[in-house]
Amino acid sequence: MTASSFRTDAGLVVPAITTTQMREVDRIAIDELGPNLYQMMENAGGNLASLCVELLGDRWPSAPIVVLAGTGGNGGGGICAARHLANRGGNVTLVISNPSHLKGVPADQLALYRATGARVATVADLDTVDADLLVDAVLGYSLDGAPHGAAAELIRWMSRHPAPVVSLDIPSGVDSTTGVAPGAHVSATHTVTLAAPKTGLDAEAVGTLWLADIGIPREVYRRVGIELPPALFAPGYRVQLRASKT
Ligand SMILES: NC(=O)C1=CN([C@@H]2O[C@H](COP(=O)(O)OP(=O)(O)OC[C@H]3O[C@@H](n4cnc5c(N)ncnc54)[C@H](OP(=O)(O)O)[C@@H]3O)[C@@H](O)[C@H]2O)[C@H](O)CC1
Ligand SMILES: [K+]
Repeated sequence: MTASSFRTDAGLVVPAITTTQMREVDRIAIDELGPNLYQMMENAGGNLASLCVELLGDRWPSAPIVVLAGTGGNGGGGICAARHLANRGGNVTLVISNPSHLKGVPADQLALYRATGARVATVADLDTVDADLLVDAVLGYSLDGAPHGAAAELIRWMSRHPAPVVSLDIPSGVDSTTGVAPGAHVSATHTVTLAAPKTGLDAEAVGTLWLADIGIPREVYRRVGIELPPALFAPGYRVQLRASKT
């Protein structure tokens, strides 16, 4: 299922964009106008962490949270969220699919996470780790075919686990343009998508959909031909979206 637009509780219509358009928004932000990737990832990670705290309610900060991260920007956003949760006294364990593949900004996010002293576990350790909440930051909009390797192992582990899952940007294994899952995929309880909703987010696997403001100025979207409602983030840095049944 794909959606051409989503709407907010205030009735604002938010256009949905394709992965190609999202990449172009990222490119213009990073190469031309800003914010840079560190700034966007910080806003993404802090926003994702705040939803986790809200979802745990009075079980925060003692309830165990497991953040499962991939090797790209999605993983980087998850590692950033893990650091924010650890900094706030949360009971966090981070598991990375292929730690040796981390480079650039995601690698810097891991170094910062390690400075909190919070736990890092391996994929092999997973069955020994308790979790009341799972954060799915394995694969984002650069999914390329059916998940394989450690990424697929993490997705399958989350699918078997009873704890609710919060997915970053898109449930891992779901194509953000088509909403189709070519192989194993996460069924999220909540999805926090970044910057603008993607056409593939009108899918059962998404659960409750939230749009996070990651600080991108409207001119960046305009250069890709996207007009977001000016009051979109007036209620806060994260707003709930529903698929428009138009
Ligand atoms: N402005 C924004 O929207 C921001 C988005 N952010 C997040 O970044 C991701 C996109 O990041 P990107 O690095 O392009 O890609 P992913 O994180 O989605 O995936 C990258 C790696 O995943 C591996 N991969 C891809 N397909 C498969 C597969 N079928 N099976 C297994 N593994 C797969 C691959 O890793 P390798 O190690 O194999 O190379 C890819 O390299 C976006 O979704 C947002 O979440 C930023 O965090 C902030 C700004
Ligand atoms: K994800």
